[in-house]
Amino acid sequence: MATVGIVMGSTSDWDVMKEAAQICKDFGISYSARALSAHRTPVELEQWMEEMEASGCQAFIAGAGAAAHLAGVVAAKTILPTFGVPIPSKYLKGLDSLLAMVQMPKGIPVSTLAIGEAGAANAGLSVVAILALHDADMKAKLINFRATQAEKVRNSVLPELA
Ligand SMILES: Nc1c(C(=O)O)ncn1[C@@H]1O[C@H](COP(=O)(O)O)[C@@H](O)[C@H]1O
Repeated sequence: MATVGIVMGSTSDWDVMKEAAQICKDFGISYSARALSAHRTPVELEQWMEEMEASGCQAFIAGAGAAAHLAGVVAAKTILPTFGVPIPSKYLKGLDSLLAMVQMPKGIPVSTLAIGEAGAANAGLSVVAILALHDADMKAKLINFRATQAEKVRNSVLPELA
């Protein structure tokens, strides 16, 4: 059983999407990560989603590049919260991915994050925030994460001018 389903259109997306997996790992949230495509493997995508839902998955994170329909298709097949991560693409640098993902028709939301690694990490943190609503331990971990992050900024020092 995995709490979060992380899916990406290709193994080439893993370098970005591993940031979402890392957040899950850091917060002790079980996840299952797969490369499956709405375009190239539509049947397997559906099967995997059914297995995930049957085993208690609570949210999906979908990353895809270019004609990034994957997240929209995932959102269409589930009522679980679905987060989209636009992957930087070769020619249009991920603007294509972002627009394909964010411009969903009313009624089937993909909560779309920023292009690239920050978006993937923030997708993970969005799932953490949802789980923290009903899990005091998770809430404490998230508060601690924010405090540690703030402390790093407070202690950061800018370089002197030459
Ligand atoms: N956008 C999609 C989908 C989909 O939306 O179903 N499937 C693969 N892809 C994307 O194609 C890009 C290039 O893939 P390859 O590197 O495998 O050629 C990847 O960023 C992937 O997410």
